[in-house]
Amino acid sequence: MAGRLTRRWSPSLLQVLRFPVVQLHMSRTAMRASEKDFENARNQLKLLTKDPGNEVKLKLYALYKQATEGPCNTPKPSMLDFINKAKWDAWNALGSLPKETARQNYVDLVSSLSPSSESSSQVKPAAANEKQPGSENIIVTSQDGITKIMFNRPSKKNAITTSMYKEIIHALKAASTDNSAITVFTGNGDYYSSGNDLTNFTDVSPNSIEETAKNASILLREFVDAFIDFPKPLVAVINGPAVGIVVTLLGLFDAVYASDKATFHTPFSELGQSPEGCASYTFPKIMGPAKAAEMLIFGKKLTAGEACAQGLVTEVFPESTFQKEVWTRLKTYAKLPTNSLRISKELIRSNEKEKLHAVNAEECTVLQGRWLSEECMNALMNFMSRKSKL
Ligand SMILES: CCCCCCCCCCC/C=C/C(=O)SCCNC(=O)CCNC(=O)[C@H](O)C(C)(C)COP(=O)(O)OP(=O)(O)OC[C@H]1O[C@@H](n2cnc3c(N)ncnc32)[C@H](O)[C@@H]1OP(=O)(O)O
Repeated sequence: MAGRLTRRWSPSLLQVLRFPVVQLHMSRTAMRASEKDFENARNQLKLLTKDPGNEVKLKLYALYKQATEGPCNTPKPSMLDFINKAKWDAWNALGSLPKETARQNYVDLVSSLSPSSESSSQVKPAAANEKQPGSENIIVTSQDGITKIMFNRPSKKNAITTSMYKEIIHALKAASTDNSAITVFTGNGDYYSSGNDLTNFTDVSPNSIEETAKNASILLREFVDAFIDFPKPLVAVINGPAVGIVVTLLGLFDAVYASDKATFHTPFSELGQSPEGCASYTFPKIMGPAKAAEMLIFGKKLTAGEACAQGLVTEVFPESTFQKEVWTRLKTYAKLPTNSLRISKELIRSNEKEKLHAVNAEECTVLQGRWLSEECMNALMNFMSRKSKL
């Protein structure tokens, strides 16, 4: 690939090396619901002609309370006070979900209920004045209590483009309030994902290098935040090799099932970059500092068996039975009581959330500097001009 990239990019190679960041046009606020959106959603709700059912009504109640009052702060009603107990449980299950996320989820949920909207298992269309990102590179489906988010660029080893980052943020927000019990990431084709699409680093205007690095850092932070805050069990079905950011994120997943043909590789130093996805914190906790350093600093590639021995992977399956065994198991898990699943996840993860957000912010700031560094530029040049691959 390196040779091919060099040939294709050679006219702009110098520019790429001087400006190794992509232009981003999305502002951080674009993904956040405003007070006005929230108010509109409340009004839209009153116009609904069809009863959305108790489960959805409870979700709406909980999100509304979380968005307006923050985490549940009232005494638990008695067991016999069924209605108020159900409402309290729904609100309490949102744990420390930030107010603005609750507001966004409320708006998304109401929008999914309006007659003109798509089903909650689809990536929702963008607002009329917002360019809708192409959705074929991420396929979102919902079935058997499982929302599946699939990387779908097999011809490019499922490398993640800028628009895919945005689509995934959107898909996670929708999945957090849909009817599914668990959410699963997987890849189409022979790779899980080859990580950040290296062509994200091209087409940068010379005048906007610092601003684009800043915007990239903001997008990355928002992307990783969406994983930190995701309230339901998050599972990765690793169907093949995984590289870069899709590996680091695994520390934020609740279960990771891998085919025995999967590998795990974080070549950040080779690329003149540094870890993201909170791996600088989660990996040493998961596998100990020495093994984490070998992966994150020296770029050692792990087999699925090694990653399992280090605690990054939950279980490895033979490729021949991988899909059947994993999906059978996940369908069984998805039948467990939804609120209980959420609450248990909340108990396991909530103490860490504040720390994870701080780590994410720090990693993004450091990466922003890396993208502007001579080392990153040189590493990119070396990578693109050498014949060998990772
Ligand atoms: C500043 C940008 C802002 C964006 C928004 C925020 C971004 C945040 C970024 C956070 C930091 C992330 C870090 C990472 O993820 S680091 C990891 C990056 N990934 C790589 O370095 C992998 C590069 N790819 C390879 O080494 C090989 O392709 C690979 C070993 C994966 C497979 O080799 P193989 O021989 O089996 O296949 P090919 O090389 O022929 O690949 C087939 C085609 O796929 C294209 N391809 C594959 N991976 C990538 C990639 N990561 N980016 C772009 N394109 C990729 C490859 O070019 C081939 O395409 P063609 O058939 O058209 O030549």
